[in-house]
Amino acid sequence: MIEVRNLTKKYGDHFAIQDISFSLEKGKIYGLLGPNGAGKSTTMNIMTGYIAATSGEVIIEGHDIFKEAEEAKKHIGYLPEIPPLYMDMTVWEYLFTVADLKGVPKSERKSMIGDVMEKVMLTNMKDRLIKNLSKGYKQRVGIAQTLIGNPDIIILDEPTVGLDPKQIIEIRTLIKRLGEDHTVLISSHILSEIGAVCDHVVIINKGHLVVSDSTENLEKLFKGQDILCLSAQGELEKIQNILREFPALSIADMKEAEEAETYRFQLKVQDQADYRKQLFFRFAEAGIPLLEISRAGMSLEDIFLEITEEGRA
Ligand SMILES: Nc1ncnc2c1ncn2[C@@H]1O[C@H](COP(=O)(O)OP(=O)(O)OP(=O)(O)O)[C@@H](O)[C@H]1O
Repeated sequence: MIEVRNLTKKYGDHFAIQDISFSLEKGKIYGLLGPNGAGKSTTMNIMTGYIAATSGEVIIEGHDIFKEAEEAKKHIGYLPEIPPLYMDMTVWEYLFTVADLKGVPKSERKSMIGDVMEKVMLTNMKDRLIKNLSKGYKQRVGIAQTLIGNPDIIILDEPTVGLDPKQIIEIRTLIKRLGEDHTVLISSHILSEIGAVCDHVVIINKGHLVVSDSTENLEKLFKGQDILCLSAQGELEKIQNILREFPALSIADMKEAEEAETYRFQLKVQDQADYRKQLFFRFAEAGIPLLEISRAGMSLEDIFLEITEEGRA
């Protein structure tokens, strides 16, 4: 349905994105995830024909977004990072203008706008000036304009940014509902957002694609990687030597605690075994008190940090 092939965008000598490929299938909700500056907006702006790529292709329902822009654009509704709203219009006037610009036949405009407002729960705001709406409602108007013309694919760039927690939940619920009738692509730099809403995650970092997989697979893939938190009081070298005796444990992080000679470790457990007892007895034998030892599974948040910080998949 949408194929992104070897997309590259260069600004001067700087690659905003490099050789990105992924595809979107019908009827799923996709999350484009990456830290600030990763290249999410650039990717979306190219996919929707707002800016040209340096090289690569975007094929939407068989149409190249650059070579057959008009045909390709009919299939997509796009909400850029900064919503293109006319603040001095009412909700109704604005959606009417969008319908006009998108070439919706006059006879269909009224009912289409009515349906869209119903879908995003804006009907009771229809005569309100956009500038007088709350941020959450403004965002709904932004989403409403993507739905005019009933495109198959809805692309939303950071749709919950700047909203309060209640508005975030409302917009997420709305996105889920849109996923029933449309293929949806949303971008975010917050993993929990994507985990809560999306079936599939595409992660980019520093302009490169790192992972494209189902949310479920990603969780499974990293499930084996348990984390063990351990605080020990003693000589650092001795503590590290003991930890080295356990080949399945690797040190992911180490911090010196405020208390003298106390070190807090985060250990990655490679084989899913529970090493707490063995560690307890081994440290006791060495006369090094353990002040804390606990297990924690890897959350999607940890996976994201690991992938984006270390560039590993
Ligand atoms: N018009 C431009 N001119 C020069 N560099 C640009 C331009 N637009 C984007 N970039 C650079 O390209 C890279 C990717 O930017 P992009 O806005 O796509 O990232 P992003 O993942 O959307 O980040 P954010 O969440 O902060 O919007 C960044 O290094 C950015 O500075």
